Amino acid sequence: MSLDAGGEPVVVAAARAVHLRGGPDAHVWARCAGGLEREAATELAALGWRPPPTTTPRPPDQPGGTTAGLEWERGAVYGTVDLATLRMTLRAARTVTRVVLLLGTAEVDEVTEIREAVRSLDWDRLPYATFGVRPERHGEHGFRSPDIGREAGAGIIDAFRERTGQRLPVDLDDPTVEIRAELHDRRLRVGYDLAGRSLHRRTWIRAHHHASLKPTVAAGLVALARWRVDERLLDPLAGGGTIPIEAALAALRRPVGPRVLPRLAPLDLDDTRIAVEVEERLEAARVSVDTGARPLDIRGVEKYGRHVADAQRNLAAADLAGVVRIAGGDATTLDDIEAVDCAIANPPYGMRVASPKVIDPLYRGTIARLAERFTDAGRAVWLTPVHHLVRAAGREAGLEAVAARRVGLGTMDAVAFVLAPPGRVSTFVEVAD
Ligand SMILES: C[S@@+](CC[C@H](N)C(=O)[O-])C[C@H]1O[C@@H](n2cnc3c(N)ncnc32)[C@H](O)[C@@H]1O
Repeated sequence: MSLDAGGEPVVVAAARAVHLRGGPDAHVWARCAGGLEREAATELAALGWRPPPTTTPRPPDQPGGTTAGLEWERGAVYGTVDLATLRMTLRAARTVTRVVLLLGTAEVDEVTEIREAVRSLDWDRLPYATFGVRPERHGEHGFRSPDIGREAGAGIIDAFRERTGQRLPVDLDDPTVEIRAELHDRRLRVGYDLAGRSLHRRTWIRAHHHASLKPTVAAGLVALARWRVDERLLDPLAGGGTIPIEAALAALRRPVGPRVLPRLAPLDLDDTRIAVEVEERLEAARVSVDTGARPLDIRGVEKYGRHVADAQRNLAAADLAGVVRIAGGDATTLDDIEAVDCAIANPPYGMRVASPKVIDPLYRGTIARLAERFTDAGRAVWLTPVHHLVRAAGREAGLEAVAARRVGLGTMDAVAFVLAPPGRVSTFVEVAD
C-alpha cells in the first residue's frame, strides 16, 4: 500500500481509512483538548460519527459550533454512533481522551437541582461496583465543579438504593465505573465513560519527558497544521518525540487505543463479531513503512542528549526507529535542516525549566530559522502560553499568525498559532480565531 492521503490532512485520512458501520445507535460525546474540537470533530466524522439527535441551543457568548456535521462545545464533541464505530473510535481515534455514553441531559440553574435530575435518569444498567463522578463545568455559575460531582454522586446513590436497597460504594481515585457529569452553561450531560481511562496514555511512551505534550494534543496539532504525508515535517524542539511519533503513527494508520476495553462498559463493546471486524479493518488500513516511492520525511531536533536518547526509546517502542529521525541539534541554527513544509513546535514556556530571558531569543531564533527554510507551502504551528512573544517573533521573521487557538493543557491554557508568510496559506486555515 502506498502513502497516499489523497491530499487530505493525515489524521483525517487515517481515520477515513477505517470507517465502518453496524449495530444499534448510541448517543455519545467525546472529550478533547479545549481549542482542538474542530480537529477532533473532523476525525470523528471520518471514523463514522453522525450528528447528535437534537441541536443544542447555545448562548452566543459560549464557544462552540458545528464541524463536519458534529456539534461541539469547549472540550467536547457530540454525535451518534453504532457499536462498531464506537469500538473503532476507542481503538483508533487520536485526538480524543474520553468517549462517553450519554444517559441524559437536564437544564439546571441551581446546584441543588442536580441531585434530582441525576436520580431520575435510567440507571438500570449500573452494576454494583465502586463508582466515581468526574465533574466538569463551563460557563458562569455560582458553584464549583466539585459541587456538581457531589450532587450527581448523591443522585446516583439515591437511584441505586431505590432499585436495589443497597448503597453504592464511592471511589474517586480508581472507580470501577466512571460517570461524567458535565455542565455547559445550563445544560447538564451525564454519561458512562466508555474508555475507562484517558485515551492519551499511549503504549509507546517508555521515557517520560518532564514537559511532554499529551499525545492527543500532539495529534490535534498535526491536524491543525493540515500536514499531509508527502510533506516534510519538522519538530524543532522535539523533547521525547511526541509530535513526530504521533504524526508518523497517523500517516501509517496504526491504531493507538487499547485493544482490550473495560469489561463494565454498559454496552457490549466486546461483541466478538464487531471486535474481529474492527481489528480486520484496522489491519487492512495499515500502511507499510516500506513504501518505496515516497518515504515519510518526519524529523525532530532536540538540544539535550538525554532527551534525544528518550525520544529514541519512544521511537523504538512505537516501532518507528529508522522511520522518524530525531537528532541532537540547536533549533536556533537548524544546521542539518534544509527545507520545511510544515513545522510543529511545543517550545519551553519559561516557567519550569528555561527562564523568560532564555525563551525570547529561543522563540525568535527558531521561528527565523524556520521561515528561512520554508518551502512554498511552509507554515508552523507554535503552541505556547507565552503568546506575546510569538507574534513579535513571527513579524521579525516575515510571518503572520493566520490562526490562533486557545488550547487547554490541563491546568493552564496555551495558544496554538499557525504562522505563515502573509497571504500564502490562508486557504488551508478556515478562520483566524
Ligand atoms: C516542552 S519540551 C518539548 C516536549 C515534547 N513536545 C514532548 O512531548 O516530549 C521543549 C524541548 O525543547 C528543547 N530545547 C530547548 N532549547 C532548545 C534548542 N535551542 N534547540 C533544540 N531543542 C531545545 C528542550 O530540551 C525540551 O526538550
